[in-house]
Amino acid sequence: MKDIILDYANGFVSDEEILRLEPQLKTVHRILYEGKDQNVGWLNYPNEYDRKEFEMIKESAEKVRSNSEAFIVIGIGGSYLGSRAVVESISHSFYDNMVVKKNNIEIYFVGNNISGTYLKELMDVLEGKDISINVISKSGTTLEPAIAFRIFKEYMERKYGRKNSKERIYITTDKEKGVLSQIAEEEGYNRFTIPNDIGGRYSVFTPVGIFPIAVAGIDIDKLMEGAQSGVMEYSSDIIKENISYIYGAIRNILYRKGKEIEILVSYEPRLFYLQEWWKQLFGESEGKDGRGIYPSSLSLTTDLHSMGQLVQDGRRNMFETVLNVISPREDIVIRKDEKDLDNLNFLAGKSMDFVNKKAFEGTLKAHVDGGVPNLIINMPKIDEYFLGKLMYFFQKSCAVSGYLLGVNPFDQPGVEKYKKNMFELLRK
Ligand SMILES: O=P(O)(O)OC[C@H]1O[C@H](O)[C@H](O)[C@@H](O)[C@@H]1O
Repeated sequence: MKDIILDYANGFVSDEEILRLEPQLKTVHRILYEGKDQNVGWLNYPNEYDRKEFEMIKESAEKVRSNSEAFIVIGIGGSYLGSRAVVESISHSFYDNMVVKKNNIEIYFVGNNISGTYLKELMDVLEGKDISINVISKSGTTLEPAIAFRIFKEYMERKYGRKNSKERIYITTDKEKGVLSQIAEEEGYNRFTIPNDIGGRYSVFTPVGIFPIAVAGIDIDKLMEGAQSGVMEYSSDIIKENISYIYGAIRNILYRKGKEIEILVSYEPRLFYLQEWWKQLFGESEGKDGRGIYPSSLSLTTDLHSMGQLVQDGRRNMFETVLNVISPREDIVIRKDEKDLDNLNFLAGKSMDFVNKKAFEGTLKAHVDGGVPNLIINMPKIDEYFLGKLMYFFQKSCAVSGYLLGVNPFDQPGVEKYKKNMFELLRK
């Protein structure tokens, strides 16, 4: 298999139902491409991005890798989930954040909670190490990263002195809006820009995602190549030719049939943060005006032993979307054991991936028999190219799905409610 393929044979939705949505999809397509909405800069960004800034990002990433043992990414929501998704999907599972051993840099994500314990314990780990930091905030005013940055700014100044710390602090924010932009200006920090017309959850291909990903030693050219291929392939308004529109349409049809929960399922633990990124993308884009599918995720087969019962037998208000990776990065063959005390010789000669795939096929059949529609997104392998393409695929489907639902997929007015209460309690 050479490409990302959507298989909806078990989706409980017919081709006729999908095609019936074609007129609405064509309207949505027009709205997107006519750029009536101010927030569609991400649509063509993988083709139009600023090449000069991209090269600067690569140079800065090289510099960080040469002068730092650890890199601290400060951001929350769309300002960290995309880079974390890519970094964790590509990197080694056990070199504890040490992405690809040869690059030997530890990447830590902070400013995504308000736990003092978390930050204090990170500082324990950083003891004696050279570090650089990247603060990412589009608004420049989000409390979690702002607190973490205040603490790390002081930490850096104590460690390196005010002047030398400037060399190690990178700011990614709006061109001029927000206090972070003012701080960057005032202090003369290195800075990258988040385009005005791209919202946080659609920003993984901008410097928001690209800089930390590059520091992790991951090939950002390939990531962009994958995204470019997505731009081209998912741009047709003929629904049969465009799997991102088909996925958006199926979600809408299933939602109208009472399937209010979507579970993004993976059999590769390294995709955990990709699932988290996906949840923000769809949750914030669609959950408004009393509407929206609840995006959730399961890591299998792990969660079959905890949540499998609910999926198999619980309320029939959910559907699954399985991320099926065709070729794993690594595999292990199970050997024959002479004594066979564990009775596992029936697996002798089989690889773990073979068993994993059988678990997937068995689960698929069980859940489908149990009344849970299953969509499968087959991806050839997890690498930069296919991650770029997959993430673009989801962004496009999400915008389409949101418009079909009749909501604005680019705002998040509801998020302000808790902030208002919190700031009142804090007497801001
Ligand atoms: O990048 P920032 O402006 O700091 O925003 C970070 C995140 O927090 C906000 O509250 C929004 O709900 C998210 O959409 C956003 O991605």
